[in-house]
Amino acid sequence: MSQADGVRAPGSPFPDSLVNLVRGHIRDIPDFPSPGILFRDITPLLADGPALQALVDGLAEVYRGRIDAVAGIESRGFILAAPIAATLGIGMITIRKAGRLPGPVIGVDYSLEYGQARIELHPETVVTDSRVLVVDDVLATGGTAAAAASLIEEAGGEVVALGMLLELGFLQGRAALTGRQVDSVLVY
Ligand SMILES: O=P(O)(O)OC[C@H]1O[C@H](OP(=O)(O)OP(=O)(O)O)[C@H](O)[C@@H]1O
Ligand SMILES: Nc1ncnc2[nH]cnc12
Repeated sequence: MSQADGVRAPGSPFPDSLVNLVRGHIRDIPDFPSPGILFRDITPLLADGPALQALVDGLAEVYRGRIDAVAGIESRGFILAAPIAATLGIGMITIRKAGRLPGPVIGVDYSLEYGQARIELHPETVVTDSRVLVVDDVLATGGTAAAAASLIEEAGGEVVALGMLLELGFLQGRAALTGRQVDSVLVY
């Protein structure tokens, strides 16, 4: 195994079985969505039913009893956040890209590995002082996760951890998340 395959993230709370499961189902796509980007594709993991079930169950168990809600970031974060929340019998907070949520929202602008973005949420979906896990598929520069965490806090929630499937360590996303609990399954 090499770093190119992804390695267990230091301090990861996830079992080896989950680390190996994820590692075995990621597809690397060079030059997507633009030249020079090595895209880590999670669709093979999602398309494998037993793997998907083990993934959702494994992620949920790590946080059982420690969180009151799961926040998912559009769009790949939704794929994980909703089933984790449902498995734990708690709610999912929907964090969407700009202009997609109706009615009053709070939002924040940030930078991506390959562009600019803005995310928004309905502040009333965050219960005051509730313990929230923010979930996404990839931690790259950390801009998205930092923006999501700040939105949850602005709405009155407490961010317990940021749960990430993959971390692109060379982009140093953790630097944007200093002082926060970052749990990644695999780091590249
Ligand atoms: O750490 P960062 O540099 O902020 O990048 C990570 C974000 O980039 C990807 O989302 P993307 O905006 O590509 O949207 P998608 O989920 O709709 O594909 C990924 O799903 C994360 O949300
Ligand atoms: N290199 C990458 N692969 C997959 N998703 C990403 N999101 C941001 N950078 C990414």
